[in-house]
Amino acid sequence: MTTQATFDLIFRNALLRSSAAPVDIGVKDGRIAAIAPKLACEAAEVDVDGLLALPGFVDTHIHLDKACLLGRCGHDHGSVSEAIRAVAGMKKDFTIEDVYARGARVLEHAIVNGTTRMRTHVEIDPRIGLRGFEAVKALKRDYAWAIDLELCVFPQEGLTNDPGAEELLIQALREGGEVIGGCPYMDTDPNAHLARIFDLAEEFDIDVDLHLDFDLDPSWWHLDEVCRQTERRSYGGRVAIGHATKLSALPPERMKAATAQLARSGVAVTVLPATDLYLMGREATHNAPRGLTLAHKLAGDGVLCSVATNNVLNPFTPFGDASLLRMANFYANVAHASVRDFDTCLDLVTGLPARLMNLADYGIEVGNPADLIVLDTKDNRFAIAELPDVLMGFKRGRQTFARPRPTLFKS
Ligand SMILES: Nc1ccnc(=O)[nH]1
Repeated sequence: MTTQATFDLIFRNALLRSSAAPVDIGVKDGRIAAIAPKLACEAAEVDVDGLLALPGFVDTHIHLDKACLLGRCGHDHGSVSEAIRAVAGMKKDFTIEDVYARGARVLEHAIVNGTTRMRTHVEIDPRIGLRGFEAVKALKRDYAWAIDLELCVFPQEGLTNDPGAEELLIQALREGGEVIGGCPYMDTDPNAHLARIFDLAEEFDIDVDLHLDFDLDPSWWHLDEVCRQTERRSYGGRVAIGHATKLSALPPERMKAATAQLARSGVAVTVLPATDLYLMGREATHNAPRGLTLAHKLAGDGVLCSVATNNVLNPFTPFGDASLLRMANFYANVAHASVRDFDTCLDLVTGLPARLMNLADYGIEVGNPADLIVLDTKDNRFAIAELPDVLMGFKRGRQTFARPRPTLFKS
């Protein structure tokens, strides 16, 4: 008589963020079946050797469709409108194959840098039609072995001012769009833009993730309208705003009020440090303002926040390898995070974005998918500071990559 093995795989001696000592993690049918010291098992084993295991990074905001454009466009962009114009001029020539190849390059970077869940924002408008969307749908299917990709479709060039955009957006929502985005500051009628996006969100019963603003003038903004729509439609917990750079320019009293407003209405904030720092404040001759909203402070005051990638190697951000650990380190540096904030900075690319995306099954917990990455550190407090290599990754218990530890040739 054969007895059924309790586990298919055991991770031996994995250090968790919350654990004082390494533990074993038993996997059965792609899910975590047990977490305990010294699990007995006759199945395959992976020796984690006391290194830090995380459930993978969660990227809430990345543009796969317009990534990797350096070399095709001019290289002297300075503002967000110049970057938008540069890409708008190119995208009529994007083919499905081209978007797929550029997106695949970024996805593969993201996978080997430890991202296991990702929301990509996909431009839908008459210039690109649904070609970008078709390409990312294919990427979602072809890379499902390593990463769960969620598709947020949005009208980058505006909605009420861009004839044909709404019909295409609706078609994308019928054909696999999972979240709806928006860009009110690109519209001649930002409030009508927001109202329409929220109408469609309700109609399709999906979450909203907006590009909110991109300047440092707090004398006008769309934040009040976003919160108002969210509350009116009981959409708290289902709405996120990206960039939100105006928040960085608020004096303390107004910031306090805005923080309370965001927390009360259940609107989450995604900060995109690479793009915000690259495009903001360029017109200044000295003492340049940076336009970076402080996500760790907002998170401490009860606003759901994430830090994400946004753009990679394009006119919005001519840098990037889609590493969220590096992004969190970068954020912590420029946002004046103190050592006591480092834990929150790691939360900003793991558990908090998982909540923002309403992922019910994220985390190294019994019952969840065995999504796990191993970082080359035995210290579960300072991964952000130390920037360890991500040595291996697993998706639903299956290994997705391995990276060798460096060898030193000491003399
Ligand atoms: N509207 C935008 C602002 C910043 N980055 C983008 O990709 N799009």
